[in-house]
Amino acid sequence: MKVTIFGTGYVGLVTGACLAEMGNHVVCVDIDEAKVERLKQGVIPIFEPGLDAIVRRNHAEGRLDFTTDAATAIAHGELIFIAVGTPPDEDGSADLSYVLAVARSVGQHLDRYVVVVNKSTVPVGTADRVRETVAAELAARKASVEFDVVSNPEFLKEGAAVEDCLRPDRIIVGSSSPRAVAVLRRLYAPFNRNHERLVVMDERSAELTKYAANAMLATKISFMNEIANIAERVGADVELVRRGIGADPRIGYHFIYPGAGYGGSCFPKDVQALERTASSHGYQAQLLDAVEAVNRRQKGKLFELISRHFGGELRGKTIAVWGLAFKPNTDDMREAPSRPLLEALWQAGARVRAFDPEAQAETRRLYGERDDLLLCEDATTAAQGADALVVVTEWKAFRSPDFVRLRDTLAGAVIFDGRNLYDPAAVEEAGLAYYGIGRGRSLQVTR
Ligand SMILES: NC(=O)c1ccc[n+]([C@@H]2O[C@H](COP(=O)([O-])OP(=O)(O)OC[C@H]3O[C@@H](n4cnc5c(N)ncnc54)[C@H](O)[C@@H]3O)[C@@H](O)[C@H]2O)c1
Ligand SMILES: O=c1ccn([C@@H]2O[C@H](COP(=O)(O)OP(=O)(O)O[C@H]3O[C@H](CO)[C@@H](O)[C@H](O)[C@H]3O)[C@@H](O)[C@H]2O)c(=O)[nH]1
Repeated sequence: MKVTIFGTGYVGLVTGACLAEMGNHVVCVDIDEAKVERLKQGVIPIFEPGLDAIVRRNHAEGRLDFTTDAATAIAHGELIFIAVGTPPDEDGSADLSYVLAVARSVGQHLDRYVVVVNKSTVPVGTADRVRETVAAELAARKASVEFDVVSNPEFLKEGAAVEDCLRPDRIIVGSSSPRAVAVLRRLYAPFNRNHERLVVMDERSAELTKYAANAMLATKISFMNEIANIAERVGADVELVRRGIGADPRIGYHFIYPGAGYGGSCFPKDVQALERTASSHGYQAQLLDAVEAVNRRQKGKLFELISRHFGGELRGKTIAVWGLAFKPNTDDMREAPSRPLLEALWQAGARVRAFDPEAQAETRRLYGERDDLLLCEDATTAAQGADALVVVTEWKAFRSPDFVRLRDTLAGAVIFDGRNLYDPAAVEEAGLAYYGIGRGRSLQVTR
């Protein structure tokens, strides 16, 4: 089929490449000229496992093209996807200006039936606003063209985006138009061969499904961080508790890892946007408020542990930081827990030696050159001569260090394990003090 996609970010580019991989002819359009130029030359703007190969192959084989020309792109597709950003507004609600700009563009150029498919994460009622915006532009040029607007939220995770896109758990299709649903069914048939993955519903329910999924996952994480903070105080180990509750299939093992707080471009903004939607309808979403508050506090947790260990005096100390990206397998640092940590360390007068396998260029872009930040070529170099080591992101390469060697590499003998990767006994056997998240011992050591 012929597909047009507005936006070449995580969602647009991955969706475009995966749809091209299935034999569709895809044109991706973006307003960022430099990005489009680089994509045409096969330079992928983000680190996402497996993406390079499918973008390059499909581009070379003529099934995936890039442009900044909205009119040409709209002339191409039977389906027009909207996959542009919906960043938080000042008050936390979703900023729809990019989505509505695309809707206006569609209305200005449309000349035949198309299905406009919204993949961006948008508040309930946005499909109606997109429909009205396209219709208003058509009316302004006295054009009579039929079209449908479908809500088709995206659930991919960064770091596993291609895999998630090629093998979705479910495909939510929010539409009251049988004609549009039939078009989506045809497009998604190759992803839907062995199991029925399409869940068809009305537009509003589809829009809310996306927020509900993210809010549920964020709730699980904040819940576990809350339990971790209780475990720490009562001398229990949250890692044992996690395994103990995860074994119950009604709870499950997924998304119950305590840590340094959830980050990324989605959970923080989507929990907030859902709260705003609720309050604008006269409902105070108390649970969501708490999920956010617990997360905000958790993002200060590592600094709190470090500061307490050093008796509140960090001036002149050097802290090694392993992991800067908000999660492994990405170079994305949006809302990453590493950021409030770095900033608090600097504020307290500490210097940072950091290593991340992919996010160092992004760190440099965000913070520039500064005396109190040294980006190192590998994990061992980052640890060299530091007063403490903090693990913030659970990259595989950080999972099994040689603790004895690490003790000799570090100047100070202490590890702050923000992802509970290590066995505290193994760390302590090597002569290093260990602090984790909710591992009882954290408090015992500091007493
Ligand atoms: N990142 C994720 O993991 C993820 C997953 C699921 C859903 N989402 C949602 O999908 C949407 C897109 O997220 P993203 O992370 O891909 O965003 P992104 O910021 O990575 O990319 C958005 C792209 O849209 C482009 N753009 C803006 N206005 C445009 C216009 N008028 N025409 C063409 N291009 C335009 C920007 O230049 C940018 O390249 C958001 O609503 C987000 O919440 C994101
Ligand atoms: O048990 C867990 C699981 C995750 N996290 C943290 O939660 C954040 C988000 O992680 P993850 O969900 O894996 O990454 P995202 O790429 O942000 O994906 C989420 O946000 C996307 C955008 O809406 C959705 O499409 C995905 O389904 C949803 O998982 C990261 O900081 C993780 O470190 C934890 O602290 N504990």
